Amino acid sequence: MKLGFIGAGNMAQAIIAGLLKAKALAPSDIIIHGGHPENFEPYAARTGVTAVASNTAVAEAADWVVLAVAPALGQPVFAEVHDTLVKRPIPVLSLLTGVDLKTLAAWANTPVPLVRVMPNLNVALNAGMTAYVANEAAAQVLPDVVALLSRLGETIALPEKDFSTFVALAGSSPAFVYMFIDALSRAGVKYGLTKAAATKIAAQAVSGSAQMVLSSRDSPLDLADKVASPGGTTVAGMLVMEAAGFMPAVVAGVDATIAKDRE
Ligand SMILES: NC(=O)C1=CN([C@@H]2O[C@H](COP(=O)(O)OP(=O)(O)OC[C@H]3O[C@@H](n4cnc5c(N)ncnc54)[C@H](O)[C@@H]3O)[C@@H](O)[C@H]2O)C=CC1
Ligand SMILES: O=C(O)[C@@H]1CCC=N1
Repeated sequence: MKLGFIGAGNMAQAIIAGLLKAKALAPSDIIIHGGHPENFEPYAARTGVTAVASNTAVAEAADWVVLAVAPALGQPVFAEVHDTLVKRPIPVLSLLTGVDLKTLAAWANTPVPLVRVMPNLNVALNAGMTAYVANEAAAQVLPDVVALLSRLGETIALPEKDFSTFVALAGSSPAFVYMFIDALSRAGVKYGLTKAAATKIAAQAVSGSAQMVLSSRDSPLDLADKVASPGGTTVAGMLVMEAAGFMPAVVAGVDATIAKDRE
């Protein structure tokens, strides 16, 4: 199976890292092209994947192609590979935020299996959260696509109407969590820890807390109640965080993320 990537930036590289780590594909199964040869050619040399000279060359050599460019480049890229897709209508897996299947089909301008895929950066560690939805033409290939995506972490089939929400809760949220970890560790620095020690402490606490939520029947706030001893340190901190607008700030950030995705 040859998997082609049009666009070789952060998300393409995260997916490739996860697939190689899981041994789902070998480097020789992966073909890439990006906008900046000075970036993707050394990357290919480093990882053993195959760099080719054009998007058309990716579409010609691949069995499936992952569209991993900025959303604004989707239409011109489809125009570029149009003739190749007419000759060989291979499945296209689109990572583009805010671009629905109907728009992708219009841009493709030829019948082609389309899967809208929304991963997050954690696919690089096989700990991703990936949503997908497919058009009718992709019905046959979809189980194989989902099997491959499952090698990158958890997957969920979602209707298109929920994709913007998913982008906020999973696609973009690693950045929000990194902000929280940085805020926590910066507070540790305020009290004399080195940044390196504070970051490790904060990140491990967040990682363990997420694992606890995933493995417990308790809700996150039930778990918080188990942490907050009566008259103790935790409840003192929680109340001040809430008074400073913690939950409204997170929800307002999600609102803004969804609004941007729907622009
Ligand atoms: N970074 C993330 O965490 C996530 C990104 N996405 C989506 O994935 C897509 C890619 O995002 P990133 O990798 O973060 O962006 P990026 O900016 O890191 O990568 C974009 C890639 O496209 C390449 N490119 C530019 N012009 C091109 C052209 N004409 N032909 C082929 N390649 C071209 C660039 O050289 C670069 O390799 C976007 O649509 C984004 O919405 C989706 C979920 C999460
Ligand atoms: O920031 C972005 O637009 C992309 C989509 C989700 C994560 N990164």
